[in-house]
Amino acid sequence: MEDGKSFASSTYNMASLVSVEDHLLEHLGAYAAALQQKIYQIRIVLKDMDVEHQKAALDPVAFVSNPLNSFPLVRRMHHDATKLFQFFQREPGEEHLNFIANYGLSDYNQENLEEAIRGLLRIKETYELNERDMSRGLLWHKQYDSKLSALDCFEMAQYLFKMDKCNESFKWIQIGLELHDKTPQVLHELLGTDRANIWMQIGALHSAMNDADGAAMALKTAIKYGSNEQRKQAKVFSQGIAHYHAHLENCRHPGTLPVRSELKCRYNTLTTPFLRLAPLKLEELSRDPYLVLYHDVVQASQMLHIRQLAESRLNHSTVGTGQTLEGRTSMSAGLSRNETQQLHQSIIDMTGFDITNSEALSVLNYGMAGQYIYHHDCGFNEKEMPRSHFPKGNRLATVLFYLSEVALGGATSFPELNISVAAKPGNALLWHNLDNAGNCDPRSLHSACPVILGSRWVATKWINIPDQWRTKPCLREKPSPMK
Ligand SMILES: O=C(O)CCC(=O)C(=O)O
Ligand SMILES: [Fe+2]
Repeated sequence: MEDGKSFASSTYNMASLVSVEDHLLEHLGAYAAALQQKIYQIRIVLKDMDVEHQKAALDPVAFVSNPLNSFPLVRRMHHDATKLFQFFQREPGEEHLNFIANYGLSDYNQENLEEAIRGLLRIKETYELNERDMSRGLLWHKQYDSKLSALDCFEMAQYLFKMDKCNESFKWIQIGLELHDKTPQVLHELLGTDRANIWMQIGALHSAMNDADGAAMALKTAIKYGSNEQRKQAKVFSQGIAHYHAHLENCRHPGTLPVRSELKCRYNTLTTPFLRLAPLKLEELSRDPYLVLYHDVVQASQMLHIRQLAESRLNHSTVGTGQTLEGRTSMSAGLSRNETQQLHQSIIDMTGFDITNSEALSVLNYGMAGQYIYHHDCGFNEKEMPRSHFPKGNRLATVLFYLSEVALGGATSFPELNISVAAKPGNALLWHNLDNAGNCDPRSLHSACPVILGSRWVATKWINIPDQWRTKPCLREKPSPMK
């Protein structure tokens, strides 16, 4: 840290903060007085105008037919109103705000704050103090007048959360909640420490501690306390956490498949005439949304061929907007239809869809701990479907071929369905992303779990909706905008 900017490392430096606060309070007080003065002036103007206006409102025509009324009305409208409006537009106490803005508050930055927090934690550890005693002013058997506020405790909690010390963070946040009402509500609202926000933070803590139920409860409380906007935010957050934990469960238990009586294993002999000669082994995993696993679709020699074709062309996989990110750690290559005739035919046999104009097959190879965090292959609205990313329209269905043996990990997980499919070479997974109205089905959410051991190769074929009117004619209600 630059010399003279580290406040917590000397009491001399820290004492200067008191005089800074002095100045701030003085200017803030002056600013408040200026605002109050403006409100006072506005009220006087309002009152004065209202007296005349009330007289006029009784019978406007009679009122303006007297020139001693109409002349002042015109004057008020033309002259006074313009001047007054200019006055209203002026920011009162601007000089005080400027003073605060130019005071160099940026010197008191996060680094300083964290230095002070670490200091407090050092004292706590060295002298074996506990959070509650400290917050009440009890320092090593001596009681002092000073106490920590809810805001102080939340700050400690946030820092410890950032440091992955969830248990300790939890203790501070609990104390903060107990002290919550001692700080004015307005301050909490302005500083983002209102109860709804704090409960969202508690939800994040539970989630980080792998406690999905605790997180769900905390977010329910956040929803109870929240404004409309916060309620929406907490619901989205809650769903995100639920998906994340379902995804983790699925990854930890590859091969978690539903045990439902209506789901069958059978030979598909119907989708194309060719299947009467060479039926495909089909295992139904879900009927709504449609999700099936085809067994032994690709031969070992073909898998090898596809992998070899892709090897020299691998590029970092991207997500929607074209960036790469930790959520998608794989490399991919697009293969043309000519290069993938056999797979192409299998896709038609499995799905019955017309794939002439669908996006090219893409082959993916996952790296160390490679994963593709949960996502939808389809877009929910126009905004989510830029032409650059969805050049062929929305994605009706996905076919995923497993092209290599993965020794450990790397299942495909469907968090909304509690289904986890092990990556078995030669198999192909087929699911529908759009519902019968052509809308992206939220239940089609899926992910590739991190690979523990092995080189994971898959090929993805996205089947776009525009050509499927013959095979998928039952579209109804709210058609998707891209169709
Ligand atoms: O590799 C997987 O299991 C999933 C791949 C995937 O979701 C995709 O390419 O869209
Ligand atoms: Fe996907």
